[in-house]
Amino acid sequence: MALSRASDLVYKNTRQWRQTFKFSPFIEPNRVSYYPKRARIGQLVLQSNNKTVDPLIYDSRGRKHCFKEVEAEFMSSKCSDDDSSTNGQVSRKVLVVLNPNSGHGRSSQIFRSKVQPILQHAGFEMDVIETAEAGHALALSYTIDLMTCPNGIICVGGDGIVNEVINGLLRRKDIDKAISVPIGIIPTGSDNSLAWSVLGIKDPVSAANAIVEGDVTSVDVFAVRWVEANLMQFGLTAACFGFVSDVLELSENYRKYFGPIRYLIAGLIKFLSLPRYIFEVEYLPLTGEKMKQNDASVPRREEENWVKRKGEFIGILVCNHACKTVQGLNSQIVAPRSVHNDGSLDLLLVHGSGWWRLLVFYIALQFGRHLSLAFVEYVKVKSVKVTSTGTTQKGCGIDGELIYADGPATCSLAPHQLKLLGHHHRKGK
Ligand SMILES: Nc1ncnc2c1ncn2[C@@H]1O[C@H](COP(=O)(O)OP(=O)(O)OP(=O)(O)O)[C@@H](O)[C@H]1O
Repeated sequence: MALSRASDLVYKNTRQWRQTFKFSPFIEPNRVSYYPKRARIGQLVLQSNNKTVDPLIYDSRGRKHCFKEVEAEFMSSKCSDDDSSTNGQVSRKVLVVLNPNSGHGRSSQIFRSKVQPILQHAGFEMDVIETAEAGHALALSYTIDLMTCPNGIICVGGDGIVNEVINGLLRRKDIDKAISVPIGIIPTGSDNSLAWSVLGIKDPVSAANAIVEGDVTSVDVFAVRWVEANLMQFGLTAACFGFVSDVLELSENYRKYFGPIRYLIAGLIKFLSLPRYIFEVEYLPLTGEKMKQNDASVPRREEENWVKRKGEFIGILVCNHACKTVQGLNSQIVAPRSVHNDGSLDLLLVHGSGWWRLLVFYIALQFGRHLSLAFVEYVKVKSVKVTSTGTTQKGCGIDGELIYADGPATCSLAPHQLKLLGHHHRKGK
């Protein structure tokens, strides 16, 4: 059988059950009565409401499809799982990593009052660790015995704490085991772009419910490498250079007093004293088929079609998903064609300099019109190499965290995907 169980859930005190399997329709397509052409790896969800069985397939883009045949093997698997539950409840062991400093500094209070009761009621066994400083979450996920949290690591905070956790996991020697541990996100940070863009979730209670449901969504991971500095950093959201990374740097000065609106204040100050950013950018466009996951260490061969751009750029953004921001208008989607698991990155180059151009870009972005601007270049890529040739800044923002390193930075997909706890949010839903 070409199916493996991804998660399961038995609701307490009811006869309802729900099971999720990963499936690969290309392995045994004849078993599936109808499957979508574009499905690669998806999930089959069987759920029962006491009497009816309502099997559904979610393809890799999160769309729902009917599945007419219910395999007997699913049913027997379901029965054996029921046996392993206690009082109709399956216990799940997770590690909770909480950044007490994130957002307005109330993540601890929000977690304990609103989220913990939901998880406890659903039978989660939790070790809750509050981070003491930056870097603590990375050290934890790098060193933790994964047997103590087989059902997930739940990050409470912003995109930064998730970034630390994945950087710890992806640096482990037992990487295969590490990437099988799903990541949950309770969004209490200043901006939780990952949870909002990929899962369609922006509040902690919805996030807790999504975690309880037990679905998982695979996401690509990108890596930024600075060969000269012998440094590499993983990310799930975006890498940025130019104006945005300068705003990130400045905004840290205002974290204590202004919380989430620090980005707006720093953006305004930077806007009024806008420097000129000069870069050399080379990118390898995505041609034809989706890039294979293990093609991540893209060899830089001359015969490949690298495209070169040199000059002034207000900003350079390399996006792994649509990059919506919780703080902007709903229509603000930085990389509207980006898909979180399509094996490619979306590059946005904002050419030129000057406050007027920045203002036009910012307003157009709010209304989702930025891609039609003549000075904006948007392209799907396999890899991007960015070299700062000016003196204005050297920082690179990755998932909202600033990294300083000398020399060219190369951004490409990592060989592994990670799993997020929660179901992919479909467009228009
Ligand atoms: N206890 C702590 N004290 C100070 N900084 C911390 C602590 N724990 C984590 N950090 C650091 O705080 C930074 C921001 O964390 P996080 O992303 O969770 O919150 P946020 O900045 O409010 O949200 P966002 O990144 O989405 O804007 C990260 O760089 C992280 O390393």
